[in-house]
Amino acid sequence: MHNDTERVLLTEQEIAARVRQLGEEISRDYAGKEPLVVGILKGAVIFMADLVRCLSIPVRMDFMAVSSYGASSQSSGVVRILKDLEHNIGGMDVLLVEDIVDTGLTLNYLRENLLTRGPASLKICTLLDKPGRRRVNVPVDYNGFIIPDEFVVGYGLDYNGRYRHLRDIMILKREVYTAKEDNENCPADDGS
Ligand SMILES: O=P(O)(O)OC[C@H]1O[C@H](OP(=O)(O)OP(=O)(O)O)[C@H](O)[C@@H]1O
Ligand SMILES: Oc1ncnc2cn[nH]c12
Ligand SMILES: [Mg+2]
Repeated sequence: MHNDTERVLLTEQEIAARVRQLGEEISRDYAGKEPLVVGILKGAVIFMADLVRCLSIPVRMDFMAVSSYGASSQSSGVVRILKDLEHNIGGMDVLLVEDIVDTGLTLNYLRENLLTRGPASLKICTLLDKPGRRRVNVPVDYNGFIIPDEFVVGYGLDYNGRYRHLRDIMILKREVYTAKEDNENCPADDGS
């Protein structure tokens, strides 16, 4: 087990079983349609790759990049679009795919931004949901797992760009992110 992680929260087998269930549910709801599945880079990439291959309907795919965590374990509260969609989503059925909803700031910003573009429908699918940390409520239509207030990595989720490759979703040791962030937050030693 990675020595920066405390324990496994969800094994790859548990994740795969749930992703199949979500795929069946989404396929039923979108029967006869060809939605645009929008993955939110980078964290949702692995989940989206598995989810779309569990669907029994045709889909188009696009990606957006936004960032609010950067190298921290805390949302900055400021969401920035780093890469926008290539599709004009006017009149399209859009399914936003995320890896995790935590404070809700990212998805709330994205949902409001995309609704201004006139989609025929807009639904949200997230693999993980941390309700305990919500700062703004966002309607989630497909929810993989409700998880406790712990910082998790793996299956696309990162801390400071690391651990996305892990096959399980694991809880990161607090000392990994408190040590890094304390060092960064300590006042610069200007020798005065
Ligand atoms: O509900 P929130 O508090 O907004 O947190 C959720 C968002 O934060 C993470 O992305 P991040 O900004 O770290 O970028 P990444 O996907 O590239 O890791 C995660 O992938 C979600 O997109
Ligand atoms: O637990 C978590 N792991 C990785 N990224 C994020 C963002 N919000 N919450 C997270
Ligand atoms: Mg993300």
